[in-house]
Amino acid sequence: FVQSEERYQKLEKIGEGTYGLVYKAKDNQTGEIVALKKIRMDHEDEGVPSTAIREISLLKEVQHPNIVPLKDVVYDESRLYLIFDFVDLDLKKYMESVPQLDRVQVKKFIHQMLQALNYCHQNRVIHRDLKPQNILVDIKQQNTQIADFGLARAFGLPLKTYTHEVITLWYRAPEILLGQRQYSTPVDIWSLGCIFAEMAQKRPLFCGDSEIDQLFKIFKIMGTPKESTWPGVSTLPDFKSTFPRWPTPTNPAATLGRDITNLCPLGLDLLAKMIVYDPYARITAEEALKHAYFDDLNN
Ligand SMILES: NS(=O)(=O)c1cc(-c2nc3ccccc3s2)cs1
Repeated sequence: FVQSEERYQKLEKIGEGTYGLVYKAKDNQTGEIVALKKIRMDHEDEGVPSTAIREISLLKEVQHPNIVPLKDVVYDESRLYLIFDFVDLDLKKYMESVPQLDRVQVKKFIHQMLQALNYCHQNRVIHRDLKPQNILVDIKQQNTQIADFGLARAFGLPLKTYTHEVITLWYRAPEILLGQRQYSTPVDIWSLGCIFAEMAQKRPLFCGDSEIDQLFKIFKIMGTPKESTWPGVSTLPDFKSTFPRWPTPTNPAATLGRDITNLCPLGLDLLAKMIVYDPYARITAEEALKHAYFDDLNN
């Protein structure tokens, strides 16, 4: 294949992703505009592990209208480049650019993202680091697409980006924060629940600035988890019996509703089923798509 340097002409830097810089680039072979993600491997000299290459190559098969197509994986001079379709902006910037997302838009976007999650989870692909920065918005089509599915499994989840930028913990599921290593698809539902609340309210649901602060921000609203609300929680590696004991809300939907006034009762009911401690009790993408909240979606 043509060397990545000649084939893709960088136009501008569009972001600093978890694994490396993201550029807007032009594919000199097709003339298309793409997003070029440079993946920095911590041991540059050792090259990219073949497991990562295989994992990533599998992701080229993942095709769904609400997932950013991975067009190409280019590996040269021990540098890995992921080439995606270009989409005009990410959800973080979109939310910053509008005074308020209207209720129909929030419903459409969440429905689209649940379809993407359902598709990936059925193919046993977990995102692990869902956040507004890796959800892209095509404004004209009013369509969202999730980027970076599966990268966390291939490259791991660092604490800092390669430029030592702090990785946001606001969307991280409690089982990951409590050190569970075999976490699974429910982690993405928790993240999407946090994004759902943020789209409705224009304010992050749990905005911690460290792992313990993130945990305690969740505990203050959802109560400190205990065996009766989350069987097995007390055996998780980072669970401490010395955690302060905040009370468990009797009606989580009402508790969440106190902060999220721009979500209808059905929306709050769905949100409360996504923000559930026990991963086994948390609603799945498949179940969420059947929730009455989506009944009046005309599509
Ligand atoms: N940060 S931003 O200005 O909203 C912006 C982000 C992007 C894109 N980021 C990604 C990430 C991954 C795949 C495609 C794109 S397209 C284009 S503009």
